[in-house]
This record gives sequence, C-alpha cells and structure tokens, in this order.
Amino acid sequence: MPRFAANLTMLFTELPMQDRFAAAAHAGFTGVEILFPYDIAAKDLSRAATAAGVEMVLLNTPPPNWAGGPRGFAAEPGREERFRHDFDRALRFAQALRARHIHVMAGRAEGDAARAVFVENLRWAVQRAPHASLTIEPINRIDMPGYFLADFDLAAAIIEEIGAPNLGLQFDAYHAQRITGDVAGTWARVAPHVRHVQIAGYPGRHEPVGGEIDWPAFFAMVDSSGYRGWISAEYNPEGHTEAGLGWLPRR
Ligand SMILES: O=C(O)C(=O)[C@@H](O)CO
Ligand SMILES: [Mg+2]
Repeated sequence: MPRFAANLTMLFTELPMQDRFAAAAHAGFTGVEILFPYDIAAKDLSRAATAAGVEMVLLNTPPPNWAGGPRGFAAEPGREERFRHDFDRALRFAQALRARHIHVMAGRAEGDAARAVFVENLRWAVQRAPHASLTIEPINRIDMPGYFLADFDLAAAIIEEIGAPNLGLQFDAYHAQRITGDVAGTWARVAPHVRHVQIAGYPGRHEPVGGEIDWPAFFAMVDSSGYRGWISAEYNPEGHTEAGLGWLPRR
C-alpha cells in the first residue's frame, strides 16, 4: 500500500504553515509536500517537519508565485540562466529539508524550440543534481493556460529520451482525468515512469471522493502496478480540512 502525504500548500490552510506539519501528522499523514516553500526559512520548515515526525516528500522549483504568476522556466527559450539559478535554489531547499523529490516546472511555452530547451535544461539538471530525484508533471491548460507540459505521452517520451535514473513522472490523477478523460488508461501507459502521485477529485479539485474517478479502483490499480512511492493529497478541501479526510486509508 502506498504511503499518503498531505500537500500543505492546499490542505490545513486553516493554520499557519509551520503548524500544518503537526496537523497533517495528527490526521494520519506520514509525509508532506509544499509547492513553493521559499517564503519561510528552510531551517524552520525542517524543524517543524522533524518535530511532527513527517517526511518532506516534494517541493517545486521556483518562482514562488502560487497566485497566477509564472510557473517555472524550464521550457522557455532564452530563460536558461534564470532556470539554472532557480533550480539551484530549489536544490538548496530540498537538501535542507531532505525532500525526496524536486518537481521541475516547465513554465509557459510551446513548439519545438520549447521542447528542445526543456530537454536541454532537464539534461543539465539531472547532471547538476545526480543524487536528487527530479519529476516533471503534465498540468492541464484549462487551469494553467499556456503551460508547456500538458501531455502525458510527451512527458513519458522526454523521460525516455533523457534516460536518466533520477528523472521520472509526477502523475496527478486530477490533471490526467482533465487532460485525457481516462485516468486508468493513462496510468496503464505511463506507470513505469511514475515516481510521485498526486490526487484530487474531478471535477472540482476537492476531496478524492466520487466524481468521474473511481477512487477504490484507482488505488487498487496503483497498488497492483507495483508503485511504492507516495500518494499526495493535493486538493482544495470543500470545508474544514479535517472534516474531509474520510477518504484517507488507515485512519
Ligand atoms: O498544479 C499542480 O497540480 C501541481 O502539482 C503544482 O506543483 C503546480 O504548481
Ligand atoms: Mg499536481
């Protein structure tokens, strides 16, 4: 059975960030992720994670703008220097927090030049951080207009092309359903590349309960595929976070 993590950027927002670690542990999560942790000193976040006894699972490359600004530069021609600067910053945070994965965000771009720059930047990153685990995540363009990586097959092809042991796929079931309408079929095609999973109900991006995704079937499929990484709850709770955690196994 995979382990469950709480995305502290979206869950437990009733509390200040440092208090969300303990709240997640109390609720039954053994790991946490933060999309953009850069506003708080890494040592303070690390202390909160250690005190709560939760593992830091993932963070994103900057910029730290959750409110609609740019979402990374890895696929943007002409922004290679900015990408490398941001990547090193993410690496420092990941090392300080002992974070398992760094999600390398592609940013807004399109076309062959963007694909080439994305591959080139990822090749640089996997060599820059050979001991870090890097992920790329297809994100639907309705929620994130213009985002370069919005195709699971493209992500799998790029991972295969780069062929680095420290680069894998971040499979967000919500985006998979929104992009393909077939989360199970998509999983079946790309499962060997997956090294991190995120979940949210579709439609709505709320708790993973009901909706278009058959959640018991999804969890069974992920489990039987041999995936042993984390499954992270990355959704907007309908109400109070705690009140919506009935879906979490082993509570
Ligand atoms: O939007 C998502 O889904 C994510 O996982 C984020 O990392 C993107 O900011
Ligand atoms: Mg996601």
